[in-house]
Amino acid sequence: MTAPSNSTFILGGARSGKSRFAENLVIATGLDRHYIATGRAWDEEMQARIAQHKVDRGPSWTTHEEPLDLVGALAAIDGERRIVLIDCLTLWVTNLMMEERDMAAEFAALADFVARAKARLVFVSNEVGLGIVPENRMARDFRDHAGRLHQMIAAKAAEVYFVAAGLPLKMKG
Ligand SMILES: Nc1nc2c(ncn2[C@@H]2O[C@H](COP(=O)(O)OP(=O)(O)OP(=O)(O)O)[C@@H](O)[C@H]2O)c(=O)[nH]1
Repeated sequence: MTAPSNSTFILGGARSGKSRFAENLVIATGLDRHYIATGRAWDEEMQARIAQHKVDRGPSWTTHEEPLDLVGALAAIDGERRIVLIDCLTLWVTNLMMEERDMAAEFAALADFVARAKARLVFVSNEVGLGIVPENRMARDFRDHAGRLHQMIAAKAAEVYFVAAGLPLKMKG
């Protein structure tokens, strides 16, 4: 296993409070803050939700929207005194699957970037592996991809948290 980078990984369920926890952690560092959103607004409710997220974050954040080329987006803003919140990995996995990308190659490129990033990175993701085995093949593949990526990012991270019911549990670091 490679040495931990200066990245943080925050995992949790839907509406667990993981994004708020991640944002507060970023703000507390006092570093120049960037937000990479991997989510796409696929309906009006999601558009309104995203607009509200932007208002809640406020003007002190620089927002980047990148559903596929996460490593490219990270490389474009990498630098000392910066912190980047990536929200979230499972949406990135979904987008890659929809485009039939080579998942192993995409994950390896991200792991490679994490190991050499100058900026501090804070990854947020949904833990989707705690339920029963899904009946459909695509959902099973999604669960497997997400689980593999999570293990990879957790192995590289200096700190890992699991958030449930608004409460963070530190698992590493
Ligand atoms: N495109 C885009 N998406 C955003 C932006 N801000 C937030 N999002 C997306 O909104 C998602 C989080 O929204 P929610 O569904 O409200 O939160 P949640 O992750 O279920 O809930 P928590 O666990 O409480 O954080 C993130 O995964 C982002 O991808 C933005 O500025 N642009």
